[in-house]
Amino acid sequence: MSGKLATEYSSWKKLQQIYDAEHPRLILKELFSQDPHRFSKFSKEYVDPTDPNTTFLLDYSKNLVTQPILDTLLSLASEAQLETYRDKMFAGERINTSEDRAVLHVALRNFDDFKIQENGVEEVASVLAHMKEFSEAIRSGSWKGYTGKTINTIVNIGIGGSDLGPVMVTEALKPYAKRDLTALFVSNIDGTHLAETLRECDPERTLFIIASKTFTTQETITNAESARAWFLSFAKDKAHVAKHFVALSTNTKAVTAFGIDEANMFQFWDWVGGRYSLWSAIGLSIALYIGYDNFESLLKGAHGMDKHFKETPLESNLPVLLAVVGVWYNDFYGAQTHALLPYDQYLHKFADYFQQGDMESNGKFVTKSGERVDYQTGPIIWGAAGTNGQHSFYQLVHQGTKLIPADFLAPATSHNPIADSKHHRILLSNFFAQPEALAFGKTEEEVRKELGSGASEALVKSKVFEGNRPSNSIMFPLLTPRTLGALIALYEHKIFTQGVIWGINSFDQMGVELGKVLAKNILSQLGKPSDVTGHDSSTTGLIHYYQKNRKE
Ligand SMILES: O=P(O)(O)OC[C@H]1O[C@@H](O)[C@@H](O)[C@@H](O)[C@@H]1O
Repeated sequence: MSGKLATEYSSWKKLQQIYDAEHPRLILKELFSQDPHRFSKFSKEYVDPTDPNTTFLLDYSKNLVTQPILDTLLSLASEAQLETYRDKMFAGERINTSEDRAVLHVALRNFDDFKIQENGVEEVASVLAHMKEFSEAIRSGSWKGYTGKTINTIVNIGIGGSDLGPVMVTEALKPYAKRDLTALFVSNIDGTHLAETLRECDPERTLFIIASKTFTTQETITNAESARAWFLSFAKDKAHVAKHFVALSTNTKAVTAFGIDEANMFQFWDWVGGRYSLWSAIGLSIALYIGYDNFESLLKGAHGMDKHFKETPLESNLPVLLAVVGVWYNDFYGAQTHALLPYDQYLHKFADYFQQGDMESNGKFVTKSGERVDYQTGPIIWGAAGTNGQHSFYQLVHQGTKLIPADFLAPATSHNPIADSKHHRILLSNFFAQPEALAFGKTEEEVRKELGSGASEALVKSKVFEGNRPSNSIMFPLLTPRTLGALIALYEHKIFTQGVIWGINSFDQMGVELGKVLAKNILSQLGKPSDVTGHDSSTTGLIHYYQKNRKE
């Protein structure tokens, strides 16, 4: 890192001046009427550099930007040395400085294209081969459980990055799934999550996948131990564990200590961050559910985006464009959040996934060199699948007092064209209408005309849409494994770019530690009221209430 605060860059200062002088005049309605070519200037079709059939359209014309603003935002990225840091990442340099680690999820989907040097990179292909062999054995039925039956249910036990990616992708790529194999996920330490999941499992036909990079995460290890106890209450003999438990981890010692055979362990490496790990062995549940070839297509789609990010000039680089426009709202307009709104039921976990991807990466108040930032960093990420959100929170997005930049995503073709694609046409009409309504609104004059002369002033005012609310739209032909890979990598590199601009380390997660330590201490004090020491009166009072009211 240059060690600079983002506010010290000359382009940041220039952006502040532009914002102060121009933002009242940045009106989407006017920008569009002044320039009939605005859409063609501010939209780009992505064509995967490794596969011309993988494409999508990014329309960023409904943003509160002009070409000079965009140019200045791109200068900001250059001034922050984005290209240098991008190249450092691909070269395997230890850009995760606080943990002294390389950041190489790109190496997991590289297929020998970029030359990347780091311990473990040479093992990627053999782990993929192991995943292929194992997933084929399960899917074909040649792998048998302890009573000789085939596996019909897989249960991934993991949390955070060892859960969210597999959950999101298995949901997104359901049309490619082997429907006689059920994929279930247990993440929460709440015993309800495991208990309710086990109710759906037949111990003779269930495979447990214990997914944990560190293999020390309290939730995952506790859930795994209870799942093993449940399994052994039927199977009786510990020797049967080998047929029903596999592990995905970097920690061989802890995996074998748990009782899982090293042969049933799928390795990855410390240069794979948890929230960037679905491309690694952590994706085993994906490979099992949709088949290895589809999993490989997912990786290849991400690789295409890696190549685009690495080789495309900043002004045409899609993750960079998304990133800098996001910085414009986050740091100059004061937007607090960013909504991800996929108009595709299969993507209903997309926002959940990027809540971790973005917020754990960029939710930081110190720079890499340890200075407190004097500007906003990562936005709050949220969202839901359309059209459900429209009947819930869109009221505030349209007429609330907050600016909520949003990304709308949709496929041109549905995997489920029921009723002659009537559903899909209705869905898409909403996908087109919402960004239009947000951008252009409805004037008081239009409302008056519509309501006629007898309407009260209050009613008129309540029906006005001020508009000028920005969004990006992303449209792709069909949600395929390859397209999904490209879209996930698009957002990963957006997050990377923003992190570089803000000067933070997007690849550690110190903020999750304090709560873990306090919980461990409290766990040891839950026995009796006199054990509860060292807390404020609120925390003590809460624990005492629990101790008085529990029935165990
Ligand atoms: O994969 P393991 O090691 O169990 O970690 C699971 C999750 O733990 C959390 O505390 C975070 O640090 C996440 O980044 C991580 O994905």
